[in-house]
Amino acid sequence: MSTPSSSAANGSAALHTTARPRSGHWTPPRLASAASSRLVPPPCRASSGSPTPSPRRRPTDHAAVKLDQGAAAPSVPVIDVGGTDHGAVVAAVRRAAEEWGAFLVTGHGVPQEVTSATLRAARAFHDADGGEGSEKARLFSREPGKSVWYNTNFDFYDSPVANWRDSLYINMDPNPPDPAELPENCRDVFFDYGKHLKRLQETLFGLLSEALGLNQSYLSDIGYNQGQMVYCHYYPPCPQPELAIGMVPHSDWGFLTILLQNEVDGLQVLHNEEWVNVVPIPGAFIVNLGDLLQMLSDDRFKSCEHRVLATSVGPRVSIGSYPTRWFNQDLWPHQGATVP
Ligand SMILES: O=C(O)CCC(=O)C(=O)O
Ligand SMILES: [Fe+2]
Repeated sequence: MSTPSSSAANGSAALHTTARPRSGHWTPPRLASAASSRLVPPPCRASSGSPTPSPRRRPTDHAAVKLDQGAAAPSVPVIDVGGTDHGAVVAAVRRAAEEWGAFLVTGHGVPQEVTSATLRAARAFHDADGGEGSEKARLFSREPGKSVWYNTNFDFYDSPVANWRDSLYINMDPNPPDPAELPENCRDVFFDYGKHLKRLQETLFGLLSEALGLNQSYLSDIGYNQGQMVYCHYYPPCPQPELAIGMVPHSDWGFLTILLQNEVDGLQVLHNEEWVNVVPIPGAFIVNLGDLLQMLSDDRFKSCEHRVLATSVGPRVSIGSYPTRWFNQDLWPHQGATVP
């Protein structure tokens, strides 16, 4: 059984694992380790101060990697999911899922005004002050399981290397938060974004079902497309990037994560044992397949290992959305999944 890593990459704990899933019966992870609740909040915002080295904070190999890989580096596949040749789109998804476990999506139908407004709102929330009486102070928590929460340096006291990142989490579905719980500038924008992302998720589940040789509605019919968590990460410019990391290497627990990001580099995926930059394409989404899809496909599709480097430029803003239905049920590899 895969167990949640205590050094999970993300403040939403237990959503990520560095372990590969094994085929066979799997028990859903539990939310929220209580251990984190004893921590006292450090100063708001990762950007305050610098990642001063200490015996607990050693630079590691992941911090030493450069973003500049040159033109010859392989690149993450880009798939126009609105393409008219449906068979070709399914084949491209199958290839990307098998070889990379990640791909960029264009032609997705989410309006550019929606993606821009969402990135703008997320950035404005994070750019704002975190002092007493602020939205950040109201939402700060190290206890995942709330509808909306914010944290900074979530594993500040445990991690061997500083995670140079602040994050806002919103549990959108099945129990959407009261709009008043969200930061004021994010309310309408995020509910609208969540709806668009649900539709894109549905499209991707259809393509992935077909890519597995299953009926197009298979993954949605069995309910894997339900539930939705949206998070907004903010990676401020880091004065000493060689001493920090944006997000440690990990794979995502769930079926898939759909990521929107601004124009700042930093995300890398592991491909053939090499870290490859995901070069941002304005308006495109990045799709990372997760451990459960790897397991469901009997290891045919890859759960993609990825990480985010800390950089001296920024801020980098990314917004992820993923289905959460799998928290509540036992899952096993689908015997009928046959990749043609
Ligand atoms: O910020 C990113 O691009 C990646 C975020 C991520 O991998 C995660 O939240 O699991
Ligand atoms: Fe991730």
